[in-house]
Amino acid sequence: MEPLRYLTGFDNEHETEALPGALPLGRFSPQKVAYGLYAEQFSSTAFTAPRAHNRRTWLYRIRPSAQQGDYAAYAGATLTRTGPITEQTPVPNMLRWSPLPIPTQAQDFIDGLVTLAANGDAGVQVGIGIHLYLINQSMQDRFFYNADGELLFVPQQGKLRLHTECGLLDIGPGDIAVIPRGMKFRVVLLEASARGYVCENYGAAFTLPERGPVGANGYANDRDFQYPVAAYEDREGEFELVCKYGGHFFSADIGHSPLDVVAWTGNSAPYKYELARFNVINTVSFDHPDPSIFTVISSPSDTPGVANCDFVIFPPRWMVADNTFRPPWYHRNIMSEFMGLIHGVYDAKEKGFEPGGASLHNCMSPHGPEAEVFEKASQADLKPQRYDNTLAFMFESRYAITPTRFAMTTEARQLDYVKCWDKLKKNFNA
Ligand SMILES: O=C(O)Cc1cc(O)ccc1O
Ligand SMILES: [Fe+2]
Repeated sequence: MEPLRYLTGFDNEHETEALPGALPLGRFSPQKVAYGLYAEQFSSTAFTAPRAHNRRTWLYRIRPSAQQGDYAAYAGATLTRTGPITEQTPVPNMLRWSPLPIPTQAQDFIDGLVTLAANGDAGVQVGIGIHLYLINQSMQDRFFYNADGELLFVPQQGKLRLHTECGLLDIGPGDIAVIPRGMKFRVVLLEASARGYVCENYGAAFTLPERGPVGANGYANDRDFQYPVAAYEDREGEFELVCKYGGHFFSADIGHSPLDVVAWTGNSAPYKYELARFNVINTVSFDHPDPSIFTVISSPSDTPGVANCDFVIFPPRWMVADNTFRPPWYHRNIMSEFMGLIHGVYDAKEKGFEPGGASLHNCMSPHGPEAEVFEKASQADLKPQRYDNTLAFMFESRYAITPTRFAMTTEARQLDYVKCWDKLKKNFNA
């Protein structure tokens, strides 16, 4: 399969047309659009949001989005939840889950989204939902959009093609992709099945964090974010459009593919990023810096420096710190930390935290390396060491994260997780 072509540059004012001359020049809404297309503005921020934060895209499409049936309640997606989670009390316990298997019963992305936790309230555009997708079917004649937030995909197993209104993105383990709130898409499997994590961001759209004194380069570089070129479907039939709105799923009949955008211009569009391109910056002297140095993208809250959600990775890197306990320190954090593992082994947990698994350390819940890792790291010869075969990530949020009832009751939950710290010895020798 030919690799797809992409436009590059985070948050750029991109423009792309699948037919020559489809994109109006010099204005957005001419009296007649080329090829008999309809112009439609897709606004991802308030009209009056400051220029630096404003996101919108003009779509030139075969039919306007308004041409669809009425919504009725949708009966699938039985394990998807939306913040606030009320079916379960908040849980201060340290929690961990083994990987969930991909079921044998047929399920596509809409029905295969299992919510592990959420915080905030989608209705007031605060917080996140944390899901796993476990899928073995492509979406062919049905389409989805999420009015409750943008969707950050973190694939763990299996390649996917995201066919969106703006075009195609191919992603697999080691990549991430973000689809804006409200954008219609279908998820096509490029392998028999796929599993991954999704962070549903109810808050301000993910953006690149500041670099501060690091300067003009480093971390996630703007140029490495890839956007689709326009690619439209001109298909008619008895199709279904499903949406999640206010935490509920709805379905509407639609007589054509809504992925019928022939040209678009703007800065609100889906994008992908290869995590291997992250320029890792870390200490070359001593001590273990805060993991904020590994932030790829961040959804800010109204308080500067305090994120609605940071997406942080723990990628392959050199470790050179002198006279330092190199793994993460023991800590308690006002921010709540959900972690997943894409592949390999995470330095703080060599056992029990598996690819496809997850952990949750909520606001002020203590955690850190398991006993064996502490022993080893306290004795290690501190020569430069390459951390290979590792790719963990964290969704870190200022709001405490409530697990779903499913997350608390699934067999995949490791009820003995806290025992990983039992064998820490009393070494006090005053
Ligand atoms: O808890 C974790 O494993 C994530 C984490 C990693 C790190 O290097 C420092 C702090 C932190 O919360
Ligand atoms: Fe932590």
